[in-house]
Order: sequence, then structure tokens, then C-alpha cells
Amino acid sequence: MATTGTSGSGGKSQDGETSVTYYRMEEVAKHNTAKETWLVIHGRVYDVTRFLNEHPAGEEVLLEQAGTDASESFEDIGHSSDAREMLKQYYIGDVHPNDLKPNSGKKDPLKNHTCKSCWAYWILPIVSAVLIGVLYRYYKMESKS
Ligand code: HEM
Repeated sequence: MATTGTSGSGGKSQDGETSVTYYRMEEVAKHNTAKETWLVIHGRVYDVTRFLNEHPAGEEVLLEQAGTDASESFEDIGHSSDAREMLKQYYIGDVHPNDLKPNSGKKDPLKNHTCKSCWAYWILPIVSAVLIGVLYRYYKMESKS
């Protein structure tokens, strides 16, 4: 079943709020045929039925992903920005928040990168530099005596 809600994506309603149709994955999964081909990319639902014949790599690859979350396959191919732009034409709604996978909204895995180990980027070089300095001094002192 599809539900409607407000979100940052989808069509604008009259009061200026943006409305979006939410689909459960259960519903998406039903559209897995050449007659009705839906797939999910980054938490968004696309009806690619009319795109099947136009897909440069053929319809087979799309049909294989029909009714599922195709985010990973879509990214693995390294689709161009043109291909990403094309997605808009087939957008029909968002995956219901209860069915969203963690991180499924990520377009660029590096963009939402939480900097949990960032300390390593600057602490390690500093510690290494100090260590090399100490070793160098020690080596110099040893070679003098
Ligand atoms: C609605 C979703 C999709 C759109 C709009 C789309 C669009 C395109 C476009 C425009 C290209 C030409 C190359 C480029 O510009 O990147 C392409 C190539 C390709 N697509 Fe898709 N695609 C979609 C989904 C998928 C999915 C789910 C797969 C799954 C495996 C897939 C597999 C491929 C492959 C294998 C190529 C050929 C890459 C190559 O020859 O280097 N596409 N697609």
C-alpha cells in the first residue's frame, strides 16, 4: 500500500509543503515484471517500465533488479551523471521510512562519512615524525661517541 506524507522530496502541494508518496518494499516487490518494473535506488522508488527498451545495457539487467533495492548494482556500474539525471523522469515516490535500510539515502558514501577515525589522519603522522626525530638524534649521538 502507498501512503502520502510530507518530505523534502516529491511534488509540491498548494500550501508550499512538499508531499511524497511512500511505498512499502512489499509493494515495490510486486512490481517485478516487464509489464510493471519498479526498483529502488537510494531510498527512492522508480517505475522504469517505459525505460526498459531504452536502457543502454538492455532490459535484462533492469528486470533482474525489478522489485528490489538496486542501489548497489546501480552504483557498481558507475553510472554517469546523465544516467542519474534520467532517474528523475521515473521517480514515483520514496520507500516507507520503516523499510529504509540504514544508509540507503547515501548518494556518495564519502559525503555522509562520519569522522570516527579522523584522529588517525593527523595523530599518526605527528607521532611518526616525532619518533623519526628521536631515532635520528639517537643515531647521531651514537655515531659521535
Ligand atoms: C532507472 C535506473 C537506471 C538508469 C536511468 C540507467 C541508465 C543508464 C545509462 C544512461 C547508461 C549508459 C552509460 C551511462 O551514462 O552511465 C547505462 C549503462 C549501464 N547500466 Fe544502467 N541505468 C539504470 C539502472 C541500472 C541498473 C539497476 C543496472 C543493474 C545492474 C544497470 C546496469 C547498467 C550497465 C551494465 C550499463 C553498461 C555500462 C557500460 O557499458 O559501461 N543500470 N545505464
